[in-house]
Amino acid sequence: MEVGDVSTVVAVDGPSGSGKSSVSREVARRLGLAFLDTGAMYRAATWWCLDQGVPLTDQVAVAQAVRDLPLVVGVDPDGPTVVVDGRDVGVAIRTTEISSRVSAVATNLEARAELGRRQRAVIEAERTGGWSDGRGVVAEGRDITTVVAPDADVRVLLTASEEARLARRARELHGTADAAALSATRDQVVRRDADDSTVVQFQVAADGVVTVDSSDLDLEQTVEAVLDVVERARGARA
Ligand SMILES: Nc1ncnc2c1ncn2[C@@H]1O[C@H](COP(=O)(O)OP(=O)(O)O)[C@@H](O)[C@H]1O
Ligand SMILES: Nc1ccn([C@H]2C[C@H](O)[C@@H](COP(=O)(O)OP(=O)(O)O)O2)c(=O)n1
Repeated sequence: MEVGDVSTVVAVDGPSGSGKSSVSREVARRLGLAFLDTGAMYRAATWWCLDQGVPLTDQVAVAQAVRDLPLVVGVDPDGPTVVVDGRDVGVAIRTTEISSRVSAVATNLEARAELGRRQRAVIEAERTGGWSDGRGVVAEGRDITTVVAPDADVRVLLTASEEARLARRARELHGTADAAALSATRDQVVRRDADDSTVVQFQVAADGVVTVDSSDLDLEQTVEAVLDVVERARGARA
């Protein structure tokens, strides 16, 4: 059998706090697949623009900065890395400042085209070789099932109620989901998704995309639900 015949590309999209990153990473780990966090690439691009003094309001300059972005992403699910111009920015891209400004890059269509090209290149490298030796990749974001890898073997839309997503993010960032923490988190979840939704559709499953609603599932149950979808798709291909 050719390597390509056993390769599996899993695409996962969904809104902020639905569990895309944690669930996709664990699914990749259990299946021995690479893990591609495409949101980290948008965050790295935003960090780079700020580092280079590129005003995020200048769409032409942002697009040029993203084309020049010296970005290397590591796809080992046990330790994914994001390196820009030789600097490990894995922590720096998770700050509230980046979270509150990343939509400026995510809504720039030329920046999307450039990052989409790079994401397709990583997926193709993992489908045929790369870190996973051709076993494949779990790629997660907002437009992976629809634009970046619409031909993925498995396509999942991971959803959760706004209430559940806000509470998860509040706990992650503030250690509690009390009223103050929920209100401090709202911009990062609700406003950002509203802004991002103007250029990419990730609230409703496209044709052929399986919806997994994690509102009433814990992390382990959500991982198992996605693994089930992968197993069913693999069974159908066999
Ligand atoms: N099904 C779930 N049940 C409870 N907590 C979850 C679940 N999925 C994710 N989480 C937690 O919610 C937070 C946000 O998850 P994350 O994977 O970053 O979401 P996303 O990538 O969709 O924004 C993390 O702290 C994660 O551990
Ligand atoms: N494929 C993708 C991935 C992320 N984005 C955008 C949407 C988000 O505002 C940023 C950051 O994505 P990320 O997945 O890290 O966001 P979360 O904090 O997990 O909600 O990038 C996108 O437009 N397309």
